[in-house]
Amino acid sequence: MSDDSRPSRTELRTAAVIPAAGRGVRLGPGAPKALRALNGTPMLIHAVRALAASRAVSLVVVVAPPDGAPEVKSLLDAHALPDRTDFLVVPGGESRQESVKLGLDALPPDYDIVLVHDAARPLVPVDTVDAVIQAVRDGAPAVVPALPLADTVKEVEPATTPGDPEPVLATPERARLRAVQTPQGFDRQTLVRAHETVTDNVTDDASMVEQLGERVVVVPGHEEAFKVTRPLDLVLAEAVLARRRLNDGF
Ligand SMILES: Nc1ccn([C@@H]2O[C@H](COP(=O)(O)OP(=O)(O)OP(=O)(O)O)[C@@H](O)[C@H]2O)c(=O)n1
Ligand SMILES: C[C@](O)(CO)[C@H](O)COP(=O)(O)O
Repeated sequence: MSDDSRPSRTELRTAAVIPAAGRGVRLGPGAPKALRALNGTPMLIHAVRALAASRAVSLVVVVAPPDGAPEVKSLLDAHALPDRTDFLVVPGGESRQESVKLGLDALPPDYDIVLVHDAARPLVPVDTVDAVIQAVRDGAPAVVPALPLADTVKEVEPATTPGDPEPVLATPERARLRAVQTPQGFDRQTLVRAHETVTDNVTDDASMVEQLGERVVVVPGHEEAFKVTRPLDLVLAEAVLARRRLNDGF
């Protein structure tokens, strides 16, 4: 503890919320996406291990499919996970945003930094997790890992009939764009306020904090933190795992 008995920035405790309640419609028919296997191990277990690999993360809250909390609890019990980390499982909601809010509601009081990490990004390296935590400890209320884009991006007028040509409205300057990943890291109070205040449907937590007018910063993301969204992403994820096994020499 620092002299005035408040925790210093490095003593702030970090919890991770892992929304895992999605169906995975874009991945095609099958079990809920987080429960599907990557090299024989459920994607969710890979994601939980990736976050628990950070020594700073002492609690992981998994947000399970709405009727799947008992199954997810059994899954966590059946897999080796670090002893130093506590785990909680809560049922999720209809949207990612709702699921994250349910995870936040389950957090015990003594956590000051919260990471929100998609179960669908199972292979994020621990260095990326630690870089996000460090940036929050250094004082940023919201931190997003992100990568520059490889493709040029066009803003279009979306077609009303699928398959119709779409008029291009603009070409944003690519050098100023970033593709954002998770874990996104937050000062807990800021994230809770964002979830209490913002009612629009958004696709990431940081954009809710942007709507509060708070500072959001980007740190370097990692290629291996990609999101498993479509079937080809499963092929890539298994290839990354195979390369890791080769590099680890077993
Ligand atoms: N109601 C929901 C919807 C999504 N998620 C989680 O949010 C993360 C990112 O969402 P995405 O990859 O879009 O997953 P899905 O919503 O499952 O995918 P899809 O849109 O293809 O159904 C995933 O870990 C997913 O489980 C969630 O917890 N609760
Ligand atoms: C949070 C996220 O992973 C950042 O890229 C992404 O926005 C989730 O979006 P999705 O529509 O749930 O795939």
